[in-house]
Amino acid sequence: MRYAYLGPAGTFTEAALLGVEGAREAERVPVSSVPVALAAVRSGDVDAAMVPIENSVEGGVTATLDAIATGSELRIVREALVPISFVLVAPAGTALADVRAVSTHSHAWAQVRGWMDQHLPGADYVPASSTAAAALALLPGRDVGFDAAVCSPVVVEQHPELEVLAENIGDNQGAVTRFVLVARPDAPLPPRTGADRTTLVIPLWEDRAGALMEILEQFATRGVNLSRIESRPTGNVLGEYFFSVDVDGHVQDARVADALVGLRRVCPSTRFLGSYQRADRKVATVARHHSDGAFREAQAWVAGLQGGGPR
Ligand SMILES: O=C(O)C(=O)C[C@]1(C(=O)O)C=C[C@@H](O)C=C1
Repeated sequence: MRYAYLGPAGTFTEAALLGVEGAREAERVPVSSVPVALAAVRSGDVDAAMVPIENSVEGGVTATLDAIATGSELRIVREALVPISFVLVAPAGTALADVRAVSTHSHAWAQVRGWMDQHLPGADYVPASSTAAAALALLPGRDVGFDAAVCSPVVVEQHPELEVLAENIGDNQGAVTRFVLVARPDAPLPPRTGADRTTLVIPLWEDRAGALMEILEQFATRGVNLSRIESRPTGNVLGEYFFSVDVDGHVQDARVADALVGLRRVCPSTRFLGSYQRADRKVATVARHHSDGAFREAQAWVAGLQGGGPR
């Protein structure tokens, strides 16, 4: 197996990938961005890519939501949760008072803003393609326009030349990022476990009153809970949006399958991005009348009526 991930080594994305069994022994290809990682899957250069999809502070990772919603189809086959803890690093000998500019990934910056305002209020922010890319740019011999970087503590274990100026600088202790492993659409459907998630892309089919309500109704009437819904611009015309949605359940659950049938009628260009086990193993609560058995019994009853059999 060959896996792409947002590199270089030491990113949170790499930590998510290393949690996949077999990934330590597999070939891991660090790339410079989420779209590049997904393009490598589409071209067949790698078998799958690990990408961030949801961040506890910034919400949905728009680079991922947009790149999987458009272009040729992809499938999410697995998710991973990574606890996020940040350190501030700098070349050995740097004092906190010397820091004028700090680099990191934009999502990491969003998660340490409070700490920065308090401890380095005048510091400039220099965007980087990842947290590890920012830190490695500080290694001896490179000349960059910043003095410190925000990254994972793992980077310092791998590069003791860097010094930790401050630990645990995240504004939200307990921050978590959700990552997904994305493969091509012919990847086998992960088995149903009872603690599953399904990810969908639903273009707003018609711009009219009640269109969103009609979409949501498909889930509500089948007892399908939504765990995330975000609207994103399609990028084509101003005002044209799609919804990126996560629901509790697997496409092999009757209630989810029935909701998809309804959704496809209401919105024919709905895109299925995959059903996969939840990393937190949280089992969905399903009322009796939304269970597989209730759907089976009701469908058999209607089939009987259509066949003119006993009522
Ligand atoms: O830069 C990294 O280390 C990443 O893996 C990316 C990323 C993200 O996109 O949210 C992942 C987790 C952290 O929240 C910060 C950055």
